[in-house]
Amino acid sequence: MLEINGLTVAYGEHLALRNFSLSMQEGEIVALVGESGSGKTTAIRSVLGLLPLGGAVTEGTISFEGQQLQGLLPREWKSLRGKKLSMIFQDSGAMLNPIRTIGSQFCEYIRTHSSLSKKEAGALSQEMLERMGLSDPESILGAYPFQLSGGQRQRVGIAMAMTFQPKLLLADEPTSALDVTTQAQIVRQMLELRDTYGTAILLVTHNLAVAAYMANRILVMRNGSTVEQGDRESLLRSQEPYTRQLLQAVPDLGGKRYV
Ligand SMILES: Nc1ncnc2c1ncn2[C@@H]1O[C@H](COP(=O)(O)OP(=O)(O)OP(=O)(O)O)[C@@H](O)[C@H]1O
Repeated sequence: MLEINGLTVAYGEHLALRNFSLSMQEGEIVALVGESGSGKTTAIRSVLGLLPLGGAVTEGTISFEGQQLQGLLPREWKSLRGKKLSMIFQDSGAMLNPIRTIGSQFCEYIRTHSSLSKKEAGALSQEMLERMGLSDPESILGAYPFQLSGGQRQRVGIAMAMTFQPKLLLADEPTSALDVTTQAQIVRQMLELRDTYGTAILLVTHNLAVAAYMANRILVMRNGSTVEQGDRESLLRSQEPYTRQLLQAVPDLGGKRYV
């Protein structure tokens, strides 16, 4: 479904990603882990065609459902992003407009990507918030972003990203800004959504416990290169010093240790 081959990305002279390859199947969860600056965010931003200014793919190819993503026209991106391909960030609050209610932004998002009426969009946004385990969706829809907790805002972001049942969700540190209990709940809800919709998830995280709990496969990254990859068990047995170092730094997830 997603095929990345020999991707190299540079910011000026600096190579942020070197010869990166990844192949993902439908419904699969792959985690990119590694220290700060190892190129994780650069990898998923490349898939979304949203590298920061100054960043450029210098080599390699990315294809999604058989379609080459490099060189897509803006209108082609528009029909992919938000629908088949969506993204959530560390703090969904940052992408919400602070002076508009959640409901009006959610409805606008739905109507930008579909031909649903206002009423239908309102009903769909409420349904999605319920799916994310938000107990009082009506009051969330009437609230402004600052009136919500970090965990609630993050659930809103995930609900929005999942509205059109994307084939692939790109998740950049989706739980890092949250306390451990909320992290564990959100991780479980993301897994439920994957089971319901069959969405594949490419997850970027510092947290090897989150990666081990969620992912079918983990890629360990350092200085823009993939150091090794494997499932949870094989990484636990890894003799690679950098992976062992990451394992030793693993925090708890909701009071439990998963690695
Ligand atoms: N806009 C930019 N301009 C110049 N260099 C950048 C830019 N964004 C990232 N880089 C560099 O590219 C490299 C990879 O960064 P990237 O953000 O992909 O790493 P990361 O593994 O996601 O780190 P973090 O966990 O801190 O988000 C780093 O050396 C970083 O300094």
